Amino acid sequence: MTADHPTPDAAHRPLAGRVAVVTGASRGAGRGIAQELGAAGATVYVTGRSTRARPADTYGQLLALSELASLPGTIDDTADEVTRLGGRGIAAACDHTKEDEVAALFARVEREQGQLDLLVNNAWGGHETFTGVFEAPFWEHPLSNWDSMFDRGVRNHLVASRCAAPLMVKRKQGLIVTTTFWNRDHYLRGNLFYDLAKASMTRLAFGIAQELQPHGVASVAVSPGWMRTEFVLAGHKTDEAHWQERPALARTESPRYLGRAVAALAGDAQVLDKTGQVLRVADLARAYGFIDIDGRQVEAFEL
Ligand SMILES: NC(=O)c1ccc[n+]([C@@H]2O[C@H](COP(=O)([O-])OP(=O)(O)OC[C@H]3O[C@@H](n4cnc5c(N)ncnc54)[C@H](O)[C@@H]3O)[C@@H](O)[C@H]2O)c1
Repeated sequence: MTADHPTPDAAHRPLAGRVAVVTGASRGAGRGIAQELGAAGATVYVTGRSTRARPADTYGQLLALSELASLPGTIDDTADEVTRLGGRGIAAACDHTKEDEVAALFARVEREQGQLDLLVNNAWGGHETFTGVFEAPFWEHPLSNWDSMFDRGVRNHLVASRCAAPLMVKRKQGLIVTTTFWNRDHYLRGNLFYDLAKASMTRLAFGIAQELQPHGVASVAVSPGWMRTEFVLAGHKTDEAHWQERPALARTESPRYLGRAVAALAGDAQVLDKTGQVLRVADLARAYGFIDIDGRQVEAFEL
């Protein structure tokens, strides 16, 4: 165990026997979520395109920006961490834009486990066309940003949910979590495409909830604050060991804070009461009583 504050419930592994799929988990939010599900004892299918045999997903135009070109992380690395932390990590290569690969992934889960308790919709291609400019009037953002956020963001989640839903409906239980960003319906000025993509994800989680509720399956959107992902840290030319030297990162939280929120929801027998809602990690931290890995209970990221 590192000096990190441990997951509060790690001692009794509340998610032992549960099966989860976390999409886009080679790094970023997905990695943090997979780690915390592992610490809670779950079996976690860690999906993404980067494997040790084919490392480092390309970040599209970011390849031109040398600092961000080669971010660390593969699905094999994350799966190993899941197992080290107390769960069972299974690396499953999958490009979530490809329907046949997604269908094969869920067929594999059913064949190997006979159940699926949790899908975390998280694979996000939105950073892959990032040009270094996040805030600009909508007429100046290139349409390639729209494509990466919708075709490799929102659509990913719909495709995965279509495959996961029948497995959950069959057993009349399960939870679909969609990661998003939400700030009390405030408009995210400066990036209309991002604002629309996040609103679409939040609405997707809501619509899925309406259709799955009669079958005993829950769906929620979960919003972290600003996370110290590998992408964010590289953009500030620092790493997790040194981020406190960067005042600009003072309001950030670790991706594992979000992971603790997802693990708490997955372990909540009354989670159906929350179906259809968009939930902020900071609010869930207070409600469930968890903290971030540095011991803080980070406040919600208000714009
Ligand atoms: N980073 C933040 O501070 C922050 C804050 C609030 C919300 N969010 C949201 O969290 C979600 C995840 O973002 P992130 O910051 O972890 O992004 P990230 O770019 O760090 O990670 C995204 C992951 O998805 C994978 N991925 C992308 N396209 C894929 C595909 N087609 N198939 C399989 N895997 C694919 C990437 O390889 C990577 O592992 C997004 O919806 C983002 O908007 C992020």
